[in-house]
Amino acid sequence: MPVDAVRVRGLVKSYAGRAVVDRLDLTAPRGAVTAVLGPNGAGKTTTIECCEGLRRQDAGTIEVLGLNPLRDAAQLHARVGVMLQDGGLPNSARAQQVLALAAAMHAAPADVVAVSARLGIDAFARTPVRRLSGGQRQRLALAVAIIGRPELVFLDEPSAGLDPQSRHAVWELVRELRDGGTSVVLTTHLMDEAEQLADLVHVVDSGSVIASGAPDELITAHGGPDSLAVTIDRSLGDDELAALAAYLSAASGTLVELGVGRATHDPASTVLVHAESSPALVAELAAWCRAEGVLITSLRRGARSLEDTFLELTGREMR
Ligand SMILES: Nc1ncnc2c1ncn2[C@@H]1O[C@H](COP(=O)(O)OP(=O)(O)OP(=O)(O)O)[C@@H](O)[C@H]1O
Repeated sequence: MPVDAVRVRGLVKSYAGRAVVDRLDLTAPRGAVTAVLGPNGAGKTTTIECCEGLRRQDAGTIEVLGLNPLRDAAQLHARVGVMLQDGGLPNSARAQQVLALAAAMHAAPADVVAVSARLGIDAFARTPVRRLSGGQRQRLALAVAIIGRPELVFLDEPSAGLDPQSRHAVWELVRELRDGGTSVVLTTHLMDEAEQLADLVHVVDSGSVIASGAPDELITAHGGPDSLAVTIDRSLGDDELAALAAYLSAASGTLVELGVGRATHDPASTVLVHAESSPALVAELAAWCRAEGVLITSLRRGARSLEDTFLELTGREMR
């Protein structure tokens, strides 16, 4: 059995003489969640659709569960679940019918009632697909993708347009799929989704992979100096920040610089401590906060978020 669920080498796909995927290499390990990130038009959907056997590449090789997505399409159909970006669902059928039909196409489907309840499809079971809201359509498309209990599932922007409740339900489901041994490949523009879910991230830009790694590895590799991001229950004034920097410098015997974080909604209450993380540094930080009556609400090594890293890698220009 191949180690990787998906293995892409030297993939090229051109439209009107322009390579939108350009010698792309990508691997998705078995039993893991692999996220493909990239700006609009980077070539993510094209790549995923080549892996799904929906588009024919101009060059390069693709192995999906060790098989060729075009030549072995019939074999892969039973083993691979696909959630397309536009849903790809029949418009006039009712939601419940769509899911029942998808289940009937598999030899050993998951329990339709359980999946419906899980993704809240019961609430709109009798509504025709064309009348569903964007989020309802997304949830139905996800249900269709997983109803056959696939070994591998491709999810193209699975939580685009979902409300927070649905998004968290989807995340929980993806984790469960992975924990049950299913390989998941997803594309997303939500950096917190990739950070929360992915074991491996590939960043695609202009048709090729420009960085790969676990989210933490990417942040560390492209995230600047070692630092701690400390979220506290109130903002610190300039004098307090200066006092804290002096305290930590004296306690650690090196110059400790502080910054104010950008990673949260309330930047003023995130302090970045630029220094080598150590148990002693954390203890001194906690001691200062205790003396000043400041509550630490979260502490994270590596001040930067995946979004910062993504912008650093792909630039800030809109595509
Ligand atoms: N059938 C097609 N004919 C011509 N150009 C195409 C076709 N399909 C895709 N493209 C172009 O290929 C490029 C890559 O598109 P793709 O959908 O793969 O990007 P993406 O990374 O998934 O983007 P997004 O994040 O916006 O979904 C885009 O410039 C798009 O316009």
